[in-house]
Amino acid sequence: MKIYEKAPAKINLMLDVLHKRPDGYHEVEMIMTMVDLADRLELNALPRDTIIISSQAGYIPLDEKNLAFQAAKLIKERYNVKSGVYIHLDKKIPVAAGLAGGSSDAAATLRGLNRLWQLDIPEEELMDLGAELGSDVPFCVTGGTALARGRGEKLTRLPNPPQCWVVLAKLPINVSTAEVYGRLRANQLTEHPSAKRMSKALENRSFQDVCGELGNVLEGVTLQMHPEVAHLKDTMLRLGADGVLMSGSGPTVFGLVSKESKIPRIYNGLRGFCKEVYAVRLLT
Ligand SMILES: C[C@@](CO)(OP(=O)(O)O)[C@H](O)COP(=O)(O)OP(=O)(O)OC[C@H]1O[C@@H](n2ccc(N)nc2=O)[C@H](O)[C@@H]1O
Ligand SMILES: Nc1ncnc2c1ncn2[C@@H]1O[C@H](COP(=O)(O)OP(=O)(O)O)[C@@H](O)[C@H]1O
Repeated sequence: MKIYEKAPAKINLMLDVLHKRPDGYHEVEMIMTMVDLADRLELNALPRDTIIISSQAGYIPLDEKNLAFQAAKLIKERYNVKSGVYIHLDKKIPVAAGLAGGSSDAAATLRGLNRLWQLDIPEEELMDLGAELGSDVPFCVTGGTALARGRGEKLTRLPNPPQCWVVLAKLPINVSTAEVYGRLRANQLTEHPSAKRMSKALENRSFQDVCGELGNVLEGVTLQMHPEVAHLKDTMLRLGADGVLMSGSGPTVFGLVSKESKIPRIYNGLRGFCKEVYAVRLLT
């Protein structure tokens, strides 16, 4: 038997860090939503007790380090499944980009194996399993739009943003999430984006207010390490995006755009100096 799962990328509409916790993680308040840029997973049942991962992408680990492998191992052990699975990852989401590609693959693996092995695990339980794999995995299990607290695993559902275009651009820079959090001095932050105001903007379905409330305290760290990301943000705004922000720990920058007629100018303008540019819709 063979099944398919879609693993979409996320963007952070706002990301605030409250403080560093004794366990080394950071207490966050962030609002995330999904975009229509997705990896595709093909899951094939195997009669023998093994997990095999393959991908067309040459630059991700295919062993125990792959988050899809870790998700399959976790669910197999926890539910005492004796058969195996062969998972092919068709990667479309840029890697280590602040778009949660690996987390979304892990979440899609949990959802997919729940179906393939007919385990009937409730979504809440899949999210708890996801939290063992990474802070962003519980959100990727449910998708939609949500406020995330704790280290990212405590979720409150929110209305989706008004439909718009999302232009994503990633410079050829690798950013480690652990390093960005590690360099952040949470107690020295002077400005904080507001989860409350962004939630209100979403409730009011105001595209303008959503653009006005975009904010991410990790930008300060990543932009200091890579000033070219600030240049990319400025360029996207100059080309006509309505609101621009770095997603997660970066380095991907996204622009929200309400008018489709603006897209060719922004897309072509960015492609002039950035190879990885995507114009997609929100997943609403
Ligand atoms: C920054 C965000 C924003 O959505 O996304 P990305 O940029 O990775 O996409 C997330 O907080 C990333 O979530 P995720 O990538 O799942 O992080 P994890 O694997 O749990 O943790 C990686 C490392 O980041 C740090 N970390 C992560 C989450 C958190 N709330 N505080 C932290 O300090 C820890 O050092 C941890 O070892
Ligand atoms: N299925 C996967 N897809 C992408 N990266 C993966 C996967 N499994 C493990 N990784 C590793 O996870 C790290 C973070 O990747 P990713 O989830 O794409 O980034 P981010 O946390 O910035 O959103 C990379 O260094 C990559 O090698």
